[in-house]
Amino acid sequence: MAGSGTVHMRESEQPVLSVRDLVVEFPVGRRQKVHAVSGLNLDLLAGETLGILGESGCGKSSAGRAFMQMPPPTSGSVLLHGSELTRLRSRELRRARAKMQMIMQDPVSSLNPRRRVRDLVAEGLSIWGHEGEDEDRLIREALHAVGLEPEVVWNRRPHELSGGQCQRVCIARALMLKPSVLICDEPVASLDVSVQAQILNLLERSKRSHLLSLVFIAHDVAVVKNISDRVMVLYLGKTCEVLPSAHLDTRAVHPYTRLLLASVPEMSEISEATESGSRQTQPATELPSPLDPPSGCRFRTRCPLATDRCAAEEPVLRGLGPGHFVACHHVDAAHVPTA
Ligand SMILES: Nc1ncnc2c1ncn2[C@@H]1O[C@H](COP(=O)(O)OP(=O)(O)OP(=O)(O)O)[C@@H](O)[C@H]1O
Repeated sequence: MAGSGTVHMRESEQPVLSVRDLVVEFPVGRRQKVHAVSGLNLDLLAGETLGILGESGCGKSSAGRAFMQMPPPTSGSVLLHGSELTRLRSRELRRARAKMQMIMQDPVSSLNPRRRVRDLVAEGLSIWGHEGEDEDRLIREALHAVGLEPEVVWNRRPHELSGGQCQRVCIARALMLKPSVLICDEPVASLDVSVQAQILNLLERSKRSHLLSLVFIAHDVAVVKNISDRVMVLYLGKTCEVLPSAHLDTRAVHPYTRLLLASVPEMSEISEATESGSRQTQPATELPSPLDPPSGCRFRTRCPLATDRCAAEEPVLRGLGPGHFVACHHVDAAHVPTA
C-alpha cells in the first residue's frame, strides 16, 4: 500500500494505531482555511517509536492532536486497536482514548496550576475504576517510576516544580492510565538542555517498562533520529519521506529531508559526502502559507529539483526499499546511497 502512503514495515503485524487519509483544516474567516494536514497515512506497530519530523508549521501537532480527537480531524480515520475513534462520542471516546495519551511541549501549562501533584497524577483514574484505597499507592508508584520522590512533591503545585519535574508529573499522569500509545509532542523543546536527555531517557525506559508505542513529534533532527525507530518527514501537511532512523542521514533522498539534514552540522557532513552535485539543497527559505499551499508538490517552491511536472502533478508516496518511502518525481531507488 505504498501508493496510498501507508508505512508498514512488518507486514504480518496488526498496527496498534492506524491513520488513514487524515485531513485537518482550520476555517479562517468565511472563505479560507488553513490546510494543516492533508491526507496523512501511518501505521504504528507495537513497541516502536515513530518520529514525525518537520519545521514549525508543518502540521505535526495538528496531526498528533487529531489522533487524540482533540479536536477530531476534518476527515479521515483513526483506528486504535481496531476501534474507530472518529465515530466514538464522549464517554466511549474517553475510555478508548485512555489507551492513547499525549505529552505536550509545555508541561507547566498542561497542568492545572491550582491542583497538587497527588491530584494531578490521579486525574483520569476514575476511568479505570481505581479510585479508593489503593489510589495513593498507585500514585506513589507512578511518581517513583518517573524519578520523583512522592514525599517531597506530593502536595506541591506546578509553580513549585521545575519544568523537568512538571514533565515528569505529566508522564506519570499519562502512564497511570496504562496507555499503549504515547503521543509526545515536542516533549523536551521547552526544557533546559541538561534536562532534555533525562526526560528522553525516562521516555525510553517507560516505553520498555510499559510496553508502549511512541509517536515522537519534534523539529529537532538529532533528537528524532536518536529516539525513533522510523522517521516520517512532514512538509506542509503532507508526508515527504519515511525511512528507518538508522538510515536518516545516509539514505534520505527527498530534497526536503536533505534540507533538514543540512541544518544539522554533524549530519550535513555525511549528507554532503553522499550527495551528487545535482542534489544540493537550497538555503532555508520561508514556508509557504498553509492557507494556499503550492499546487502539485507542496515543496516545489523551495526545491532545487523542481520542474513543471512538480507544479502540475502531486507526487505519490512510493517504496524505494525496505521501510523507505518517498514522494518526489525526481528521486528513485538509484539515488539511494547503498553504503
Ligand atoms: N487552532 C488553529 N486555528 C488555525 N490555525 C491553526 C490552528 N492550529 C494550528 N494552526 C495552523 O496549522 C498549521 C500547522 O500547525 P501545527 O502547530 O500543527 O504545526 P507544527 O508542525 O506542529 O508546528 P509547531 O512546532 O510550531 O507547533 C500552522 O499554519 C498553524 O498556524
